Amino acid sequence: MPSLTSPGQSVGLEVQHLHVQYGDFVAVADTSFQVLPGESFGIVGESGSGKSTVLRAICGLAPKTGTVQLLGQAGQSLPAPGSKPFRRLVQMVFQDPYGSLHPRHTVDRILAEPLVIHGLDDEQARIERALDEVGLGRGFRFRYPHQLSGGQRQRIAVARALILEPQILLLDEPTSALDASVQAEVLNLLEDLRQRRGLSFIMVSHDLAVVTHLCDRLMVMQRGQTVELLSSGDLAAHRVTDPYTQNLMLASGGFRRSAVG
Ligand SMILES: Nc1ncnc2c1ncn2[C@@H]1O[C@H](COP(=O)(O)OP(=O)(O)OP(=O)(O)O)[C@@H](O)[C@H]1O
Repeated sequence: MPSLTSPGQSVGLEVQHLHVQYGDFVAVADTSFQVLPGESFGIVGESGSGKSTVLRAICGLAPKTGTVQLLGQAGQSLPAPGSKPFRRLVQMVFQDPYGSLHPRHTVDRILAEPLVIHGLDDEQARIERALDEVGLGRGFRFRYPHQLSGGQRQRIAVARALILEPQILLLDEPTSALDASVQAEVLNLLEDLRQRRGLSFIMVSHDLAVVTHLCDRLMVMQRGQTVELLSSGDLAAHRVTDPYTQNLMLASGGFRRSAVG
């Protein structure tokens, strides 16, 4: 199967003047940011601030105006947003692994489905490789979601995204439904995969410790607006200027980077 991009060629993303509106309600207002190839970018903010809507708009699941564009190396040809190759290159992992996996489908069928949609061959080898990559192994192939723990289910959700060989993962609160110890395991797996595959991440979380652990930079959102763009180093050193971000830090229990380390 041909790869969409050459190995080692990470892909980033640029969002410009993104605006999402439902009736009179503005969920995301004039939001712009760049995620460099191979970078891990976080979006934080209180509940309802528009974080998930940004991810949904990027992958075409929310009505938007503004532009979304992939960023690559000079001369690299990249698919247009909304096209089928774009939908393969940019994969989303949702918060609730139980809700996002079909309860009556085996892991094998869950992982085969995206391969069929995108017309990829070599199904068995790809499924086994994806299971190995998320640390589960082939023994999990014919199990059902209810036979898995929360952490194992989230690993299947990650495998389902990875099986299409994406370059960008959109992670919507990927560990918030998990116990603290399992949360750390899944975050470490994600970070390991990012480094090995040269992936770019956009991760939404209300947990500043989690975002700072995994992300290089982050955007703080409030009521659909961007409050500030920061590096994780700024956040860890409490170099934040906006009172809203300072309050988020307090709400995160004083914010301990070690909480997920
Ligand atoms: N399809 C929709 N129709 C109407 N309003 C919507 C729709 N989707 C989202 N919203 C509203 O947009 C706002 C932002 O929602 P969003 O899910 O992006 O917030 P969030 O920051 O991700 O919150 P949470 O952390 O609780 O998931 C919310 O007020 C939500 O009710």
